[in-house]
Amino acid sequence: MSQLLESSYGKANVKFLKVKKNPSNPTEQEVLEANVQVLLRGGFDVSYTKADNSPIVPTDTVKNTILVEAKKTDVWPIERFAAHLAKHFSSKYAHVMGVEVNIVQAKWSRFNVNDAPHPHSFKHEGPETRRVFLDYCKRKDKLVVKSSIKDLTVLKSTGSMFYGYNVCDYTTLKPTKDRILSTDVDASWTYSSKALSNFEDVFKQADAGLFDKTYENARKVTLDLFALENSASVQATMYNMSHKILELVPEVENVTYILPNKHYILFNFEWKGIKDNSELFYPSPDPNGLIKSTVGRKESAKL
Ligand SMILES: O=c1[nH]c(=O)c2[nH]c(=O)[nH]c2[nH]1
Repeated sequence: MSQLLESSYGKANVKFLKVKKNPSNPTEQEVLEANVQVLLRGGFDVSYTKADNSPIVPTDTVKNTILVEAKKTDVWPIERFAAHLAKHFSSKYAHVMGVEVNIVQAKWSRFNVNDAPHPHSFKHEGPETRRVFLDYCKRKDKLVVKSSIKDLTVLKSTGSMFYGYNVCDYTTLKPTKDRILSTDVDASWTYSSKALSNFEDVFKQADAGLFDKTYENARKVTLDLFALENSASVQATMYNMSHKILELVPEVENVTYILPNKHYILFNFEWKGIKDNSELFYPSPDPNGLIKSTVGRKESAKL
């Protein structure tokens, strides 16, 4: 009568902070704080359909594995650790046919003391995170690696326009050549399967610095274009950002932005006899615009 169509299980919110000490100067350190989720797929159907627990690798074991492997192996960058975990679970258990790993890295930045970066003191940079989603399918031997920046909140007080849009009998919005633009950036980029065709490619590229370089490029492009462009719309600006990232990093196959348009609305003082209506805004918590796009390469330009 019924059949199991899809299933996966594992542990979520497995958190750790790892310290890396410079061997020649042990008080010079780096930290990585992570929130890890690992989900397993494969020969687990009987645990759902027949109450047979025998194939289940307990989620508690998944949690222990994440923490033991975080201690034993290099977790920098998070893409390397995601690949390490997926390789571990898919090779250790014959019946694990797929692994999905999500890692969220908190943003701890070294701060200056006496005009120099302190060797082991860090400032938490708010809700902004660096993330990786990795999915491995054993049957197809297919690896997907998608990295992202999330919750990078930005605002510009001028240099943003929105006019020339469709006007109909439902339109009340006034066109503007000067507005506030603010968003919580969610930018993600998927690496091409040619660049990362297996786990060894991920480990090699991690050593070569591809993941850190791409993250730095994506963050810089996002901030630079946000600030420098006289934005025609959220749509046009996010396309330009995506285009620039694709231009800078040949190993990236496509770039996705998900941007809320966090409206700040001019308060109308005309009723008070105040003519200059250009400085005082109120944040409109909802509704907000929500604009999404994925930009890829034209067939002829693929790596
Ligand atoms: O950049 C924008 N894109 C829109 O699609 C839109 N719609 C809207 O009301 N304001 C804006 N701004």
